[in-house]
Amino acid sequence: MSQPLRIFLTGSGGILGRHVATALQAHAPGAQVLRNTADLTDLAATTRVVQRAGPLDLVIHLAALVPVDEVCADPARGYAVNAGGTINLIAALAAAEVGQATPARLLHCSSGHVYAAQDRPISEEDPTDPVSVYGKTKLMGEQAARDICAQVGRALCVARLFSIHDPAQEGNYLRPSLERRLAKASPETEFELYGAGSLRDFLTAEAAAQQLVRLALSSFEGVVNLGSGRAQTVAEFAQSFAPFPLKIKAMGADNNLVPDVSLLHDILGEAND
Ligand SMILES: C[C@H]1O[C@H](OP(=O)(O)OP(=O)(O)OC[C@H]2O[C@@H](n3cnc4c(=O)[nH]c(N)nc43)[C@H](O)[C@@H]2O)[C@@H](O)[C@@H](O)C1=O
Repeated sequence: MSQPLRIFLTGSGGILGRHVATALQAHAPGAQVLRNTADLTDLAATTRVVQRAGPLDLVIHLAALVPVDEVCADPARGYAVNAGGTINLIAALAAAEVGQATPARLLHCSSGHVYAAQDRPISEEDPTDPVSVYGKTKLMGEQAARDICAQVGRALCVARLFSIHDPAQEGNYLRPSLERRLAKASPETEFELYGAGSLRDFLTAEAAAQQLVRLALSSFEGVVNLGSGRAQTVAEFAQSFAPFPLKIKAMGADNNLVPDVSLLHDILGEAND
């Protein structure tokens, strides 16, 4: 009888992490899921936790400093967690795997914010030129992961998530910010909205977690975009949560970040529309 799959999960306490843990139960029944408890910016602590986890088949790395605003407000911490934490995790894995025949596969969760904004769906070959400091920290994490994994022949899949939302999100994420403002808005008053015309691909965290887990359990190596394949403006997204037609007043500049998801569909065996 084959051994159960041993999966190490970082960021399991976050919104995406909770959905990923649930999706793993459905897609990898019988797998042993070991949750990271270390602060990834602390290499010694991370190494201890990874050593204690024992031999691993798959690592799903979600832990990151989010949302965009928080990283822009504290770039040092953003780089420490999103780039440094990724480097520490892979270094800890390498230290724990001494004598192990095959290094664990790594699913590294990145972001559509690593790309330059485009007025058409963005494919994995399109240039990276982050639209935010947050995107820069995620790009640095990806680049480090690629080089460090290549050195030991670790299978690496980089999943670039675009715009995820969830009813449990709090703080400065777009959805809770809109919900707070909409609770006080009235049909007569203008609703000021930054980036109202910006196109995004809005995916629920639950749907994103399903895609992530199916990708993690596949053998695909390289970079792949995640998304629904449907573009919506920030204004349309705001309207979808409003109980009345909004008088939206567009503020600031727009940028479009919409993924081409044909590679994802090919990997998951889904039809491209
Ligand atoms: C996967 C990906 O998911 C997220 O990326 P995103 O959806 O691009 O999120 P964003 O925060 O850049 O905003 C989207 C748009 O909405 C406009 N906007 C208006 N009013 C508010 C507002 O009140 N809050 C926010 N956050 N945005 C607002 C804002 O100007 C922009 O045009 C991140 O969690 C990121 O961590 C990540 O990796």
